[in-house]
Amino acid sequence: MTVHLDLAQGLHLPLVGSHASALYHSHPVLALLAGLALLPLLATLALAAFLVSLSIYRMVTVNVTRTEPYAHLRRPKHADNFFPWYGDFGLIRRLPPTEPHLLWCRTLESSVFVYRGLFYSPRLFLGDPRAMGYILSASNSYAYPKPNASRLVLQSLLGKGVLVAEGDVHKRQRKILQPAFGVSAIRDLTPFFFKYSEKLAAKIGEMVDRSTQPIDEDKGRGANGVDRAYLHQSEPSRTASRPGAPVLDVSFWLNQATLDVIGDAGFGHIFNGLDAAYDPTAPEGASGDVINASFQRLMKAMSQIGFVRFMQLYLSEFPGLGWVRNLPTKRQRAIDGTYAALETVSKAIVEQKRREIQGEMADEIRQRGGDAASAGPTTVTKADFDERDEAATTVRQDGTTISAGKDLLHLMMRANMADDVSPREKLSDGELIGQITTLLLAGNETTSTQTGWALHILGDHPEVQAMLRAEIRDHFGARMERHAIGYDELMNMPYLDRFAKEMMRFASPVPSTVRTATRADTIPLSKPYPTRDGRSTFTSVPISAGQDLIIPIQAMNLSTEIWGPTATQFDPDRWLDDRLPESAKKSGLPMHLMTFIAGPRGCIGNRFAIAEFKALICSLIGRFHFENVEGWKVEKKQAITLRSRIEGQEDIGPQMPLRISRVEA
Ligand code: HEM
Repeated sequence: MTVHLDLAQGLHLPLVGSHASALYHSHPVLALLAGLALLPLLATLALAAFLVSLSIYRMVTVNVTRTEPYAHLRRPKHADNFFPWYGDFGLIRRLPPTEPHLLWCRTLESSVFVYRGLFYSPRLFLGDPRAMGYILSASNSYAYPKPNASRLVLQSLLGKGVLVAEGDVHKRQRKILQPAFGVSAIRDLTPFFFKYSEKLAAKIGEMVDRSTQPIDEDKGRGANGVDRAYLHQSEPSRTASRPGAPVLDVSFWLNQATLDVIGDAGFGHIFNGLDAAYDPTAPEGASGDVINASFQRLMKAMSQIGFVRFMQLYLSEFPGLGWVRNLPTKRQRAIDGTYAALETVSKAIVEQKRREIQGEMADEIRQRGGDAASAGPTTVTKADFDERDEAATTVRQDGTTISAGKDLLHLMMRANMADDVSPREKLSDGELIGQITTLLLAGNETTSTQTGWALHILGDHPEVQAMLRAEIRDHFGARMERHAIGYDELMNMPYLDRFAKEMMRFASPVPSTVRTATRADTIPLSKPYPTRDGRSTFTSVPISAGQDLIIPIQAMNLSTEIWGPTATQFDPDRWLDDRLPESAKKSGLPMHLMTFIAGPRGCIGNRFAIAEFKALICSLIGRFHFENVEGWKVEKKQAITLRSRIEGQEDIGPQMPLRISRVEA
């Protein structure tokens, strides 16, 4: 071995050197090209050396000199067992999302600590309500934006919508969007939620019934009594199915339903996702819409962050390396092409809405006897639009009658086009298109994932399912004769409300998010936390500009400090007034939860999400029993949201297969 090394050092290098010099003298151009070809290799080696040195430097400042600003914070023991450049990612990758943080909270006996990210970078965990209230508050949230890299990646996929805007641009966009998400707008949207939750129930009902029907003799009945698979039903699910109780991937069907809702209620676009034929051998249904197909491709690209992409994102965070993020890789070219297709259709939707609203404005002016030639009023203000809504109703393309122009985009564009909005406040077409793609992402995957987890939890808790069903049937009729109820009634079903809140607490579809400090600051804490050596405590945490912070949504929702010793158990009755812990009441968080975070960057669609979730639960639980398949373990898997998969069926990918049967009338 030594000889080999000596050879390498003593012989090979000089040899290479002498060859190189000979090459330079005889063929200078060739030598230059060879040098250029070596550049990427040298650059990679230099970068690797830099990152390893950085990790070692960080290790020394935490453990030896203790000069790192977080050296006094508690930190998990595991950190030292991993290579410094891998930080605590080993445990984070092995355990389900949020589990490592909860484990560290328990073992460190503190909700404020620091663990290690890639290349030993400090990852601050502040599971403290006051710290979160401070960072997310109206006065501070713009000083703690999303990290640049994640913002720019989201922007390349979703355009310039409110989710990626920051500072004044965000304030301006949010102001235009806000009225579309107010209580009265969501009240008007409730019929849309029921339209699709009922359509979903009808679809599931057809599949359940078909599994009991006499089968096609030519095809023969399978051993389990079910002849053919359903769309998106895996082979293990088909095998586990029984007549009258098929095992169906509810996540697929819920996704179709929430996509239909956001298309229709969001921007008046009919996706027909639920019209997909459930028979996989049938010709493709109407769901192959351009927006839908492009959006699904973007989703896939977003959830597939491989090593190369990960390194691209990581490196692009360093000063001067932002361009690395946009290298024209095959993946990036595919994303750009898909986004362009989505943009073209979205542009057409915006144009169509603009014409509709211009028509409304011209109508309004005519009705008031004003036009360019007369001296009457020629402007339409936001208040004029509101007045028009009081009376007007519209019959839509699909036959439903609703208040005029109530989809979210219509409301946003009215707020944007009203004559009393200053041109500086208005959204550009690019920004309006960005809202369409943003709503598609934020309004679809989140609620469908939340509902999928809810049905799974109900499978584990048949007693909760029975109580919920009793309350639902009380409101919808013993045989579910009513197909919809109004917003106020939906919001005033006490057990459904407790169940919804407990679900949002217990399994949030967005388990965490990240912010970056843009200035040096001191973050206050609600109580003293123990230092690393246990000899003293601290009541605030210093932060330097550029430092990333985890917003630990799920970990705080399950914190024993806030929710007491039963925090990690599912119990809707914890929301009964006399049982709600004081620590939760005092947290100052909206609904006492982190689920939608808080402040100016909190989820704008929270009312929409809750009403849609409740409508889905009513239509489904009112009619069907949901059970988990015996022996199958559902695992949490972090994708864009917290998805599920079955242990041992990883190759099938994300799914939530549940056994579904009709409730006896
Ligand atoms: C259970 C369902 C939902 C959950 C748990 C949820 C959660 C969240 C969270 C945690 C954020 C903040 C993300 C961050 O800043 O890092 C957010 C932002 C947002 N959500 Fe939701 N969301 C849900 C449903 C919806 C729905 C149905 C819509 C629209 C119809 C929506 C629209 C938005 C938008 C536009 C933002 C960006 C707000 C801004 O930055 O100003 N969300 N959501």
